[in-house]
Amino acid sequence: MVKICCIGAGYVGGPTMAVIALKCPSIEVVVVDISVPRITAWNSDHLPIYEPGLDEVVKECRGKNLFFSTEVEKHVSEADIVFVSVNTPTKTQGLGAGKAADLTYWESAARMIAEVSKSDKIVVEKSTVPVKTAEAIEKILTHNSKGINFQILSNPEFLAEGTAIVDLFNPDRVLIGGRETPGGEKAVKALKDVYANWVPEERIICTNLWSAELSKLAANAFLAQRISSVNAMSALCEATGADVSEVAHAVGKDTRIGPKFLNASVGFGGSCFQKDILNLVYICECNGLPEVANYWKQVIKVNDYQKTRFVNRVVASMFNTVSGKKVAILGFAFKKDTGDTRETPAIDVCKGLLGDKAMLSIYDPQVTEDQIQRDLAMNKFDWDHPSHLQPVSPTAIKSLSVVWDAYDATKDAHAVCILTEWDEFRSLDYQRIYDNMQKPAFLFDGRNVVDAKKLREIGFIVYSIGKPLDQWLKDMPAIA
Ligand SMILES: NC(=O)C1=CN([C@@H]2O[C@H](COP(=O)(O)OP(=O)(O)OC[C@H]3O[C@@H](n4cnc5c(N)ncnc54)[C@H](O)[C@@H]3O)[C@@H](O)[C@H]2O)C=CC1
Ligand SMILES: O=C(O)[C@H]1O[C@H](OP(=O)(O)OP(=O)(O)OC[C@H]2O[C@@H](n3ccc(=O)[nH]c3=O)[C@H](O)[C@@H]2O)[C@H](O)[C@@H](O)[C@@H]1O
Repeated sequence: MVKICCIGAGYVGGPTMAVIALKCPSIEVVVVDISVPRITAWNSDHLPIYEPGLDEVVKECRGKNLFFSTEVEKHVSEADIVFVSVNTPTKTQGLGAGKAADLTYWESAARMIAEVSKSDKIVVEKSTVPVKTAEAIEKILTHNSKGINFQILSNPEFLAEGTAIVDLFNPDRVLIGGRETPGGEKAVKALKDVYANWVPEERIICTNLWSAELSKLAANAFLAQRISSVNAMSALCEATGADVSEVAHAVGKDTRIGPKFLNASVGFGGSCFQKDILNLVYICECNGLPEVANYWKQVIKVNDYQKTRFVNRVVASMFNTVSGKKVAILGFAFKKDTGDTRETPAIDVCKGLLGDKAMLSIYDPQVTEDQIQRDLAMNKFDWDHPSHLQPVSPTAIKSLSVVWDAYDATKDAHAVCILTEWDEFRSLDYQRIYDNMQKPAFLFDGRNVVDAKKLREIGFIVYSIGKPLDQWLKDMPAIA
């Protein structure tokens, strides 16, 4: 029986390994992590991450050919294929701080693999890493190998949160990069055979190592660039009276451009887009390509601009101050159908409003108060470290409350900000919300989920990203 061990039981390691176990009953899959609470949760009825369809997959295989364990070394030493899916945060200190990937966790995993291995292994980069990381990993493994043969493969993951299971069941492509040597090709084939259990052969792309590593960074950069492009257009739409949804629809009808991923928003979030682009920027700079670096940097700059623009719009519309005013925040997760808050635009928007002394009342169907307090207390980039290393928020921020209902959040509020596109926000009783708010009642829709026309009829002053502005908003221009 082939044995797979995955180091890192997070958003990627957990779901990908659960799907491999489901689709390959003859393979034993063990997911290991240094975080005891995470592994305990994976072994319980309350999985550590919320992902539609994940519970069913885990329940089907757990205890049969899928196991979660903290016995990292034991399972690594027994495995034929070791996936490494640990954090690759942005460095916060030293050379490349604020841009370069911090490979501390990766390096420690590689050293541990070298130390405990007694048989040949295929080591698979599942984490997103800078191009050429495999070379460094190879050096660590071969210099400590005691005669054991290690083959390094790059097999980046393209799943998106909220649709992870669907994406894994039916991926657009699986990418495997390996050395162009007989040993490397044999390893590529072994991994290809795993995926071939359910992925059509033509969707399994095999490349050299560096193409695979770089393709992952490139794919995320292209995706984020689309959002920054449409968000940049949203600012121009507001200035001119064009409607960003109409523009995106018209542009996306061109089959060369395509309709997906063109929704204007308060800004993109999530654990990877910003981190991976910063990483790409750093690699370009290191390779003497400042023009290319600056090109990609602009994607992040526009994203930051979009979040600042939103906060400024809120404050400017409300007579240039939100001091002491209750502002309801609907949605804190970085997108719907996930409880993940990593790099969510809600953090910057909430920090901006708190900076203007607003009193926030936050509701998100999947995010806990503890998480929100942690997020708002944490320094930039600190979140991407194993949770037991994360600083616990020393004192709770007093000017915010977290509630479990949108009606509670909006009661007596001066304004509502919608920051995540949860489906339930489309069908709230906005008449009831309006009746219970201070007047004038403002609604700032950072995700274009509400019917602005209907809300205006109720009496709201409505701001929707990239849509023609109310007279009120035109009279109160925001300086970005
Ligand atoms: N979240 C996502 O949707 C995607 C993430 N990725 C990439 O996958 C990698 C992992 O991301 P996530 O799963 O989101 O991170 P995560 O933070 O959810 O999970 C990483 C896990 O690795 C564990 N870990 C760290 N060092 C370890 C060690 N030495 N031994 C054992 N366990 C260790 C941590 O405790 C943590 O549970 C990152 O490189 C990320 O860029 C790629 C595609 C999608
Ligand atoms: O490497 C990763 O981590 C993953 O990053 C993204 O996945 P994810 O961040 O989970 O979610 P997306 O659906 O890409 O959304 C990212 C952010 O962009 C925002 N977004 C997305 C689409 C859009 O049209 N507009 C928009 O503002 C979302 O609300 C969210 O905040 C990519 O889509 C995945 O392919 C990739 O594997």
